[in-house]
Amino acid sequence: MATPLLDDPPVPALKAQDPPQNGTAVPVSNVTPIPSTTVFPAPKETVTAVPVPSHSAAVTVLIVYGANQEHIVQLVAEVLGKPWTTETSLETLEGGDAVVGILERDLSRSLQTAKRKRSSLIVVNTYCVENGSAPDDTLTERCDYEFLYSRSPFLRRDLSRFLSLILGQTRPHDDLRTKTRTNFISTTFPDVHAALPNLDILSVGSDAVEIRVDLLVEPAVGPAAPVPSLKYVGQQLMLLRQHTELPIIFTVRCTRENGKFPMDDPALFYKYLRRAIQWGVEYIDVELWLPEEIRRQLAEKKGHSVILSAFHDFSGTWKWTSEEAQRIFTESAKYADIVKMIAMVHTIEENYELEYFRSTIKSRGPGPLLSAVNMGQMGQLSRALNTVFSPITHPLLPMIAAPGQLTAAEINEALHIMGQLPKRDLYAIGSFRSTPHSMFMEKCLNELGLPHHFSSIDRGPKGSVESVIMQPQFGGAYVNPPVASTTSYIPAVSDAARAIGLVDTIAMTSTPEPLAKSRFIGENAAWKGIRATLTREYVPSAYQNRAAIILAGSEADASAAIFALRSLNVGAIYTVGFKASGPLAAGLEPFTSIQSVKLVEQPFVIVSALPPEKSLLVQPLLRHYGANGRSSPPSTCGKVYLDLTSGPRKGDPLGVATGAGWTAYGFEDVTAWTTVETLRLLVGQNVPFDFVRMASGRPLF
Ligand SMILES: O=C1C[C@@](O)(C(=O)O)C[C@@H](O)[C@@H]1O
Repeated sequence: MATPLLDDPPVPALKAQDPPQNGTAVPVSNVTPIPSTTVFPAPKETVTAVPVPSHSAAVTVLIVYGANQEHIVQLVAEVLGKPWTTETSLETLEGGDAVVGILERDLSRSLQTAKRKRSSLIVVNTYCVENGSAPDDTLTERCDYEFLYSRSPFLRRDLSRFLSLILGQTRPHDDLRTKTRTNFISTTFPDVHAALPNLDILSVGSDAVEIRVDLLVEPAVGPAAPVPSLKYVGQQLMLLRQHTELPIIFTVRCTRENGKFPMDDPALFYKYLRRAIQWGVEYIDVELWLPEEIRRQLAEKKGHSVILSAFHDFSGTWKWTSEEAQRIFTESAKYADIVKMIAMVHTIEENYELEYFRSTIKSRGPGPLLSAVNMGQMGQLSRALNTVFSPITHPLLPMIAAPGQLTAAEINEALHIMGQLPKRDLYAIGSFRSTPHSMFMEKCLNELGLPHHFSSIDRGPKGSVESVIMQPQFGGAYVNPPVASTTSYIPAVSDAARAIGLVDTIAMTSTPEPLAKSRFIGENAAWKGIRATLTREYVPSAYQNRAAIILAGSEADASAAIFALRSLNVGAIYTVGFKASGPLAAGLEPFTSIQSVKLVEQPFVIVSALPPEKSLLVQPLLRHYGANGRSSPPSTCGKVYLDLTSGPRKGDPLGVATGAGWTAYGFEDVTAWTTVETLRLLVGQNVPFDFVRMASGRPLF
């Protein structure tokens, strides 16, 4: 980290009840200073680890902002659901679970005299890049993180994603590391603008997007610079992040490994990669040839970013069976969460050798994941067999990032031919024949090169679904409307589906028979769609201990929302229109009369799952609890309205909510997120939200 802003206070200014940092933050005194080495001119910094607060830790987020940019402090506070204030000096800084803004120039002045440091303080430099300028390097280096922004419709969403990551509240890698197969698309654009029109389709089948920083070409008036400036890279990254919800992999590839970054100055790599951590990038690619001091420092300061170590061998003489291969893995594993090893090969046998190498690494037991593929046409087999972060390309990219790269569809086709991905019959089971939604599903299967067959069937008379499920080719289904989780023909259900009481997806289990209790498991995708919608513009902890109101015609209509809200640790949940008795009923408080409305504190979130003909009943509540000022202190009234009513409705609850200052989301958003989850469950592939939303237009499907 940067020069410490403040030393530990002699008398803590934080509240006495502040919880410790859950063991994750490294106290400054525990960090060994990095010795200078002759190989690598160590970056001129005092070494401290980036504070890694736990989900619920009370942290003060210090927002450094530029002149006339105070609104960003308020926005951060809203997204975090915390109170905010501004200070003109660090000396007077009170601790506590709050957002504090400080003008850039006040901070600089204050730094000359400030002497204290708190580990529960996170310092975020914010900078509006609209006029093409860049933040002051020295200031950035003194902060823990930096948020670059422009006033676009994506600002709030981008901010929420950034804050969720740096505070460790969303950990995309936790999901991805357990997925059976993961891919990332290696974009090769000199300018991210060129990628934007096709980004949705480009990233179908990808779990992450790689930005090849070394391939970016900064527009230059004079002779082209050898590397794109940090200013340009920051703007490009911001642009990419605004246009994809997928995690980003930040790669600076050197000339020896098929990239463009010169290798004479390792400190330059450090500077870019360190900055990527400060920008809250999810994955950082750190090349193994870099001096150990650099790799170690990056690992120490990675915060919640994940480190992919990268090693490429282009010699054509690489041997996966050599001791060198084992040594490279061991060395890479020292500072990495994922070890990437890639070699140019000329024979098919070298793919078998790689598979053997993979098995030896697996047999070592716990350790970083291995992502290993061969380059060149002969190495393509290994690209299909690798399951961890396989680099993929797409016909719409200007060039492939490495020889022999395949598309997601080509990998799936290859797996199918090799018998690794048998054709399955997938179904939409419901009270309909063919819907635009199932046509969309078919389109996704095509785009992904999957061999499966998709059809829509009516739920029909009793017993008809069972007969479909029992067929040997049956490979999964989504069920709309959902069925009870106790349905006899679904012998195993997930914990979420059991608690919610409903199954909307029947997915194949990954455990092979006869070990698995059943070939299939009943899942609930809807609650994940609801949670993803709720956390798009607010970090998860913004919901913690806040009141919620749910309106619905029945408990079944409300249960996925209750489960999603509970996963966000909301406080009291008040119910209107139904009485709950299922597994989620405990702690729900029914609204019985108009008196209840008076008693309830300001709710942070209202969800309506009312039937269409009753949909307007939520409007008086939306008006009553409408935003009464978004300023702070003392109030932190960011409020979310989620409308789960589908079909032709009475009134305009979304319009009323927006007019009354709520952040409002409709059924279409939730359905799109739910579709993303359904596809993950059914075919194990990622189809990004933006693609689903784009393909569906409005109304959805
Ligand atoms: O490391 C890798 C893998 C890669 O080199 C490949 O072989 O596909 C492509 C690069 O963009 C990426 O950073």
